Amino acid sequence: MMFTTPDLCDRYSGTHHLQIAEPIFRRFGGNSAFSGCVTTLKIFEDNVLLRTVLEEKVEDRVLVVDGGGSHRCALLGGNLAKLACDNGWQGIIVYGCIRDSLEVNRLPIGIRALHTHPLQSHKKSGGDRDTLVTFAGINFRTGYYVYADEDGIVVAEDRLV
Ligand SMILES: O=C([O-])CC(=O)C(=O)O
Repeated sequence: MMFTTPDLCDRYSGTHHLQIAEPIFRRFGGNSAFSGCVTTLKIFEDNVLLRTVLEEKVEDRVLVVDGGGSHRCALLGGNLAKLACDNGWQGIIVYGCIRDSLEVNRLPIGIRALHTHPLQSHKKSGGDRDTLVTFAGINFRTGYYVYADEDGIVVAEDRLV
């Protein structure tokens, strides 16, 4: 699928309830651009539910993880990123940190995260799936469409391209 986020902004800003993310993310993963239908997840310093969701085989989906912006551990590393690739996830946007960034950068998936952190998260299994999550100035809902490239991230209620 061919798109650029500047083109999408030029074409759709003010329509389709287009939302444009604040530029707070770093890019990881081998694919610098990705898009797909959103699945939301809200977790905090605990990634058991993240693994459960990434174990599902999907098509054309991007996982949006509200990790509360924590800079105290990593929610995702090489193993989970590999699992996501194998199961068809196009991308993962993490409002939080990841680790194993060199390994993650070799995988054919798009990742956005705030930072890297070397420590793994807790394993308690808390969190919520498919709820409204809000970060970077965007309200994300399961079923919305997200488009990310080297210039930014935009979200619409419907598929744009
Ligand atoms: O297992 C974890 O907590 C995260 C991780 O390091 C990985 O995905 O490789």
